[in-house]
Amino acid sequence: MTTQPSASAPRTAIVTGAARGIGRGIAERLAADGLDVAVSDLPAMRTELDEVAAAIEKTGRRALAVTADVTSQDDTDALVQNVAGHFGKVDVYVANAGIARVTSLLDTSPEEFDQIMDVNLRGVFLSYTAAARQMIAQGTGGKIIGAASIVAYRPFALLGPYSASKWGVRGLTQAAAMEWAAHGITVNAYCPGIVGTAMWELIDEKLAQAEGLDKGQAIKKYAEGIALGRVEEPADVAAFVSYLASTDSDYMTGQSVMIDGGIQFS
Ligand SMILES: NC(=O)C1=CN([C@@H]2O[C@H](COP(=O)(O)OP(=O)(O)OC[C@H]3O[C@@H](n4cnc5c(N)ncnc54)[C@H](O)[C@@H]3O)[C@@H](O)[C@H]2O)C=CC1
Ligand SMILES: CC(=O)C(C)=O
Repeated sequence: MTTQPSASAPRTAIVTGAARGIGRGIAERLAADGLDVAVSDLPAMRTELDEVAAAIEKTGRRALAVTADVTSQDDTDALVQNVAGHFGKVDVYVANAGIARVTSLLDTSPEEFDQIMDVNLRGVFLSYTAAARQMIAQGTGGKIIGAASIVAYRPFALLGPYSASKWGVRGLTQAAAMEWAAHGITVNAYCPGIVGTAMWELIDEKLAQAEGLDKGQAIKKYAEGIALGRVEEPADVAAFVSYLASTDSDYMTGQSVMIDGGIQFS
């Protein structure tokens, strides 16, 4: 006989790519919201991941650090099973892990294209489906949330393959929302703008090289297009994901929403 999770137990979340940057910000925000949080990242990020879990536990919430490569179905399935076994259920899954490559379409090899798609799109597909199978088995509904980007609406120069992967996340989010609505699962994505993380350090370096600028000048140039006048912080994204993970967003599904300080208007 399957034991159904208790409705009064704390809500639980899984966040991938949580060893640093936006993922860490989301994990810490969800813990502050009162959820028990499993943080996941690549094995190479084990030390940082353990630090995030320790920081969450200091706040009085339960935390679990699990290494997983989101491009592997064995890993994403094991992640969900491990967390469901440990916490008793999975209520929220944030498919945040992603990589960026700065490259023109003509300079992108098929292998490099596949690598970007593997992490950013296949990884989200494997994450969404692993989470949905668990939530459907639980019979509790749930919140599945993905990392898209403003470039899922309009590409940035030299981020073509990356933009295509994020357009894919928008499409997958819509399809998943349609398929799983009957199970009480909502599926939405967040579309940040220019967030000051390791990812943008890399983008700045490569764009600066391509445009003959000094390090730090490319991000400064792009930041001039932000209406609110400052680069985004992981906490800005996390505040919106907190809403998507909460019951306040129960009537919202299939949306990929820009949270970018006003780079693009919709
Ligand atoms: N930084 C930005 O300006 C923006 C970021 N995003 C998206 O937000 C998400 C988080 O971005 P950041 O925190 O800025 O990036 P980041 O590079 O600082 O962190 C990404 C994390 O994902 C992990 N990761 C990479 N490949 C993985 C894999 N195969 N399996 C598991 N984990 C893996 C990395 O180890 C890292 O800890 C990404 O999906 C990114 O595309 C979207 C829009 C803007
Ligand atoms: C990395 C990324 O998605 C942007 C918009 O900069």
